[in-house]
Amino acid sequence: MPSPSQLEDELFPSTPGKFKIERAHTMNRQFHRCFASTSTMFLWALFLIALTASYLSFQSFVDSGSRYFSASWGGIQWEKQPVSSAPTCPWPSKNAGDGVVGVDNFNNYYDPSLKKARKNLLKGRGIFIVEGDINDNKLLGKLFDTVAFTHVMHLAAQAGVRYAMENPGSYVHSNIAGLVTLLEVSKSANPQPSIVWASSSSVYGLNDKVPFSESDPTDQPASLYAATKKAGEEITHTYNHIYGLSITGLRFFTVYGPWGRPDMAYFSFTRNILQGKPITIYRGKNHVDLARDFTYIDDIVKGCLGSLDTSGKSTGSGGKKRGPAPYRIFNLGNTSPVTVPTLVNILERHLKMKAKRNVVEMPGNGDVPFTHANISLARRELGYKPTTDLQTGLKKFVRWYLSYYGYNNGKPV
Ligand SMILES: O=C(O)[C@H]1O[C@H](OP(=O)(O)OP(=O)(O)OC[C@H]2O[C@@H](n3ccc(=O)[nH]c3=O)[C@H](O)[C@@H]2O)[C@H](O)[C@@H](O)[C@@H]1O
Repeated sequence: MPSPSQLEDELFPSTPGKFKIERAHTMNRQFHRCFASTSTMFLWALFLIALTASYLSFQSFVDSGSRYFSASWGGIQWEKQPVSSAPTCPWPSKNAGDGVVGVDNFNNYYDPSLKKARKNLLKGRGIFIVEGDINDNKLLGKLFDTVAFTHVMHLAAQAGVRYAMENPGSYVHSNIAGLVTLLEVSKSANPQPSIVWASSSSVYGLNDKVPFSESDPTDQPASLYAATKKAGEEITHTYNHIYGLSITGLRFFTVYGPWGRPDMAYFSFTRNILQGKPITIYRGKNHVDLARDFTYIDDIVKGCLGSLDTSGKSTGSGGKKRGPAPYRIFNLGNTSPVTVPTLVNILERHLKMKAKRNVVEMPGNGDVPFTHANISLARRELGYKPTTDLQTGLKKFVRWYLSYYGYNNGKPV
């Protein structure tokens, strides 16, 4: 007989396996709006994105996983938690704040202890995070039965551009199957929530017209990750068209900051520099540096709040469309691309340490040479106005990193 863990490995081969610290639970969050002001979210980094929204989900990949993973939810006592996390409150009212419930699968794509630390921060603010999966339609249905969510902020995804070559199935599972499960539950809910969700700047792929505008073609994705995000834009369109779901897709541009993702370059470079390990810097053809429109988390959070506040209502009920509903797509970038070597220079300055640079030609791994957002549409419709440059944002990130991982004067304490 296989052990439960062997069984799980056979059943769920798409499980990301970078960290073996904990079992590979799927990761979602859903939030009913519960926010007093943007400033209260400041130091919460990527996790903040979740807080800004009514209902949010992160990555997932275990289909019908409820048999194995859902034992931790259900029952009268359990139901009190989402209800008290998302109490009925006036909306839209930024002063009153809104209730939030999160869903997170705490999978091991990157260190789950960082995810647990974020969860604990939220718990301290009275926010309940369910350990569960967006592919688990029973769990999602139960949450909607328990709380009448008005908004869903869907950030659940298998993220990362290059990891798609290692584990393609996890992208299909989270970014396509998980998205469809969430939309199915949302379209059947009464009232239907408005959906705001995370697309990606990577949908612009090999587009070389700069800056990237929402009306530019997005039919040349360079990675499977980008292709699944592009598919998400099409899939959400059909749910808008058929069922009257209000949809807002946000194309995030390389989001960074405190509490961010350790798989991203700014984070892993910081770790390696502090540990005296080399970093690999990719360079484009003809020795051209790669560049990204790095966008600070607090600016993104404001864009998410603006999206929720202007999302407009879904029109359907009982799974039937009653009229046209909004379908919107926005770039959320910083509008000032910075090269990767410049990013490293800034980190060196803040860390007061030199990086051991290993510069190699960009492998054919799904990367694109540069990104650059045109944000006119978001500025006009959402009041979106990024205010943090990379120098300032990385300073805040480094301060957080040193404190979170326990460094003093560049040395572990
Ligand atoms: O905004 C986006 O659309 C995407 O931004 C990031 O993707 P990426 O821009 O590739 O961010 P990083 O993985 O942090 O890479 C940033 C830059 O550093 C470079 N890099 C990365 C890793 C490395 O070891 N060396 C290196 O030079 C990459 O080529 C890229 O130019 C996120 O990882 C995606 O989830 C997100 O969808």
